[in-house]
Amino acid sequence: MLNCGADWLHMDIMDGHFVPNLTIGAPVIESLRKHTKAYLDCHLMVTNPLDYVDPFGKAGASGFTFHVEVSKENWQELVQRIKSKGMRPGVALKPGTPIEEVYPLVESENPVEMVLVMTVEPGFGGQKFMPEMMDKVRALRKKYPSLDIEVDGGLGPSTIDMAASAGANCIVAGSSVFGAPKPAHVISHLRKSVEESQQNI
Ligand SMILES: O=C(CO)[C@H](O)[C@H](O)COP(=O)(O)O
Repeated sequence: MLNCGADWLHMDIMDGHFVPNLTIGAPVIESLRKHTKAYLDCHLMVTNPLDYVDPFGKAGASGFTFHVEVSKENWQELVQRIKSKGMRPGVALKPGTPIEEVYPLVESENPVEMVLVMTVEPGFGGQKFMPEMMDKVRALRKKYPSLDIEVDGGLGPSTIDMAASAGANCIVAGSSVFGAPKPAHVISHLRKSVEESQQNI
């Protein structure tokens, strides 16, 4: 996908507990890192993200995004540990979680550097985009003009304009890209929509 124009590789880490699905862990990141210098954007859909910080740092992850729902007690320690391992901290929230829950993490003296707004229930690819999540993106963009705002779930040519015009600037796309006969065309469409919207915001 990097050859098709993608900027990052998004890695979905699922523990079979926080979400009802199990995917990859640090060993896969470590193997991948041997073959690429690409930004590995790791989304930790796990119940105990703190346990994963050291292994992911050692494996060569670039970004480490944890879920706010499981980090209410220890997000400050998490952010500090993620940064100390040379990774970029992000926070994600599920569709049912109010956007206000991430504000303290963005406004902290030691802040997260990206907010990932889930636009499907985490756990599986190929689900339908939830347009009602765009209120969260709009609220974030209004409050934090230069924050990286990522959206994940059901993004593709038919939904990108909603996300881009709301203010999302990091787009995760699975099915729409991997299932396309010409992935490069889809990536270019997504990028163009974000770039055009940024000029209008
Ligand atoms: O995190 C995810 C699910 O938890 C996936 O990254 C996301 O759903 C992207 O897949 P698709 O573009 O097919 O919706």
